[in-house]
Amino acid sequence: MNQHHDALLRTEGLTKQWGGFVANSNVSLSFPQGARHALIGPNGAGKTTFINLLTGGFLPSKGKVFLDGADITSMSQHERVKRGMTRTFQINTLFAGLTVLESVMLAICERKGLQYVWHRTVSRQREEVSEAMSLLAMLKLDRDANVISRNLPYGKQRLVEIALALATKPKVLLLDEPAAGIPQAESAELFNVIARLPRDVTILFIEHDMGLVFRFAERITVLVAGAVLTEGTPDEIAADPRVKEVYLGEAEHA
Ligand SMILES: Nc1ncnc2c1ncn2[C@@H]1O[C@H](COP(=O)(O)OP(=O)(O)OP(=O)(O)O)[C@@H](O)[C@H]1O
Repeated sequence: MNQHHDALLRTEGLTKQWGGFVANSNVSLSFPQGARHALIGPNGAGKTTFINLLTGGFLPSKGKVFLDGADITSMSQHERVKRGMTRTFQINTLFAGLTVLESVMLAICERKGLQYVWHRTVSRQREEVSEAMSLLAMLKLDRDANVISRNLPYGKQRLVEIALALATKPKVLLLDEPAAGIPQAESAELFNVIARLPRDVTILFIEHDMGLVFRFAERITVLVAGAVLTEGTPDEIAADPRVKEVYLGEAEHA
């Protein structure tokens, strides 16, 4: 049987065009449960467009998206989150001024359809506080629980964003350049934490730092001009002359 039937997340001929410009062209990919999958490609290749088609940020011009067997192509972003597909949120816009724990509590209460009552947190919402604290421990943020998120170093702010995404209990976590804009030392630590996330969370990520991609990804898809150039293990991708050519071409332009 076809491996596609085992996929947790799968796209079929996904295409997005604006006028005559094709940003994603017939992209058919599948991601099994537990995948650690990187999407790479030169600037403008269509990586972020693809993530937006998965989350419902954009509707495709053609093609379909399946999550856990269900056709989610035209579902709302909110419905997709409820069904288990989440991307990271930006804390600086969403939860400015809140502590790490308060932010995660809000996200957990939102998932459970509960109202978050600030001054009664500990007595009334023991279960949620305990869920929040174990999430923070998993991300090594437990010591920062009472710090205002925006006062944390950038690497840790990214971890808070991941904590907020994980609070929705996703099956699939989408990370769009998690290490962008943070110092190298912090990005290595960020990926060390991501690498220890449990396998019941499937991870698809976009990352420009090839060192991080090759250290962390177990499969890599290369997009060029909106289409899939190739997909394989890190060794296969590293040895593929077409991939080298794409990146060398880009370097020459720059
Ligand atoms: N809303 C839009 N309307 C028109 N064109 C768009 C829109 N969004 C993206 N594009 C175009 O689609 C192309 C692909 O963009 P996308 O952001 O998906 O690429 P990317 O691979 O994520 O690039 P980068 O690595 O630079 O982030 C770009 O040329 C971009 O200008």
